[in-house]
Amino acid sequence: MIEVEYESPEIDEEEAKMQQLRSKATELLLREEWREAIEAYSNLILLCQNHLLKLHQEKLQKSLCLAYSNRAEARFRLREYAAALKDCEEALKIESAHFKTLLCKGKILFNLNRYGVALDCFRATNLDPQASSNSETLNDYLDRCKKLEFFSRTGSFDLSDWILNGFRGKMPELAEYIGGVEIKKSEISGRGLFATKNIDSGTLLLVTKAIATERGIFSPEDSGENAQMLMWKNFIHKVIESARRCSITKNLIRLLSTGENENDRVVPEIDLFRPEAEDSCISNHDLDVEQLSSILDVNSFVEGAISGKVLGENSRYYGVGLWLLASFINHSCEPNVRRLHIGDHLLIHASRDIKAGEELTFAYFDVFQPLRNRKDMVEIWGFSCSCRRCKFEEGLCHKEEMGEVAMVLGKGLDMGAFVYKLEEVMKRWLVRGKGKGYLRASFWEAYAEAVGSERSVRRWGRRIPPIETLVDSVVDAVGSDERVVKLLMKGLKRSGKVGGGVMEMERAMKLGRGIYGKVMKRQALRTLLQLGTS
Ligand SMILES: C[S@@+](CC[C@H](N)C(=O)[O-])C[C@H]1O[C@@H](n2cnc3c(N)ncnc32)[C@H](O)[C@@H]1O
Repeated sequence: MIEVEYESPEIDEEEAKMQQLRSKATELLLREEWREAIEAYSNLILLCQNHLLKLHQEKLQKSLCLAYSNRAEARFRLREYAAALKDCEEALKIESAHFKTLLCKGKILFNLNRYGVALDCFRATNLDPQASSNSETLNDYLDRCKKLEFFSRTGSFDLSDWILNGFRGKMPELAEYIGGVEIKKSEISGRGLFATKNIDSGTLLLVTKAIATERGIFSPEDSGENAQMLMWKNFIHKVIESARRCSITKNLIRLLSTGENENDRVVPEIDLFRPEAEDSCISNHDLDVEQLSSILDVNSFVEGAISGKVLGENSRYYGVGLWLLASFINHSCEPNVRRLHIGDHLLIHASRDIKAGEELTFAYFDVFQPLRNRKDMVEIWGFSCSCRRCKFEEGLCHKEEMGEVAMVLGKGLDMGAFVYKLEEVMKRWLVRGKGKGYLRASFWEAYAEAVGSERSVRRWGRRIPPIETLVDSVVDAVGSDERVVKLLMKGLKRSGKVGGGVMEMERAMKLGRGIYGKVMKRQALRTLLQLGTS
């Protein structure tokens, strides 16, 4: 909404100059030429300030207030939020209840995810008589703001209806949320994210909005290096733009690891990452592109995770993004959290029960593979993994029998034979508890084929583990996964229990919560399970 002033009949030369500038600025604003409008309003503000001590003081004050307010609007449109907020403050110093400025300030704060203070602005705006002519916009902002303020305080929201609607219609509007987590020094490497209390599987821990994302749908022809390079270049450019627009973002990006000397890095307070945090103003220098590339190399995540695809994405879809707080989560081959991508938001939830003080870890890559393949993957990431699972498996890999087991697998014959051999070897080595789950997850494909095939089950009988035993041990060791649920559902179908066996269905739903988080309506979780396993 643009407020226009009318000329007085007796204008002197200086006022005429101001009037001319004012008309030009208004016109530029109406034409949505934001940069030019900002320049014109900057000149007008200077002129107003120079003449403020002369005649028509009140009128000049009003002009100045309006010029600040309109410049704020133009800056808001260019997403230069910090500068726009400063302009709002200047305008409100002159007229504390200026309708247009309060509305603009509310919109800026809303876009900065500062819902509580944005709500105060919208409520104050609502008291103004002008509000009635803008009631639709204002009510829309008020409603969204109330909803998102509640989300960001409680982390309580539900995707059920969107899922049940086949992911059609408007994507659910999400707010940033920080649950019971803190940043601390990690024994894995550098800093990590830790649970501050006991957490149940499926509990939402974090919702964070991307600083920038770059997305594309690759056709088979253009999925080569060039397309990826171009995406990466665009992505870096977008991050630089976000950092340029907001010094808080820039300073937070600087806190992220470059992969070098991680153990010497400061451990930032988690409160710095809350939307309402003030700029700690570590440095005003621009981000060095080389440093930024290293930061993005280490911290950006690809969205093409299975979960991302399930939630309404195209299978050839590829997206990369930077999510600040999630960048403090280290990798483990026995992870305890999972991520979901919804729009620009990244949702992190517990994939199993977590104890207070435990470090949160997720899998940077598929961990349902043998140690050798995982080692290749961490090498690409530039570190070596020393999680309990890797150490355990490293301790076994020099054993002679392990070579024999691998040979059976290498022959690619009957997976039942391989599973039988490995189970026998584990018995001989007295491998128990999580150890069994680690190895079974490492050779998941072979296990899934053996216990999932009726022929194989008939042939090998009790010499290979039943589906439920396999599923429980793998989930206990490395957490839930779509493939595990798929196998479980296959087993349920085979035994005619789908929809019937309450205990079995409960087990599948629990695994589903570990994969997708707590979806309120059971039918919605069922839909996700069906989609994820089809
Ligand atoms: C996204 S950051 C994780 C947070 C990081 N530790 C920090 O202090 O900022 C990724 C980097 O953390 C380190 N890292 C993550 N998981 C690791 C692991 N399992 N073992 C060793 N280093 C790991 C690696 O240096 C990796 O490049």
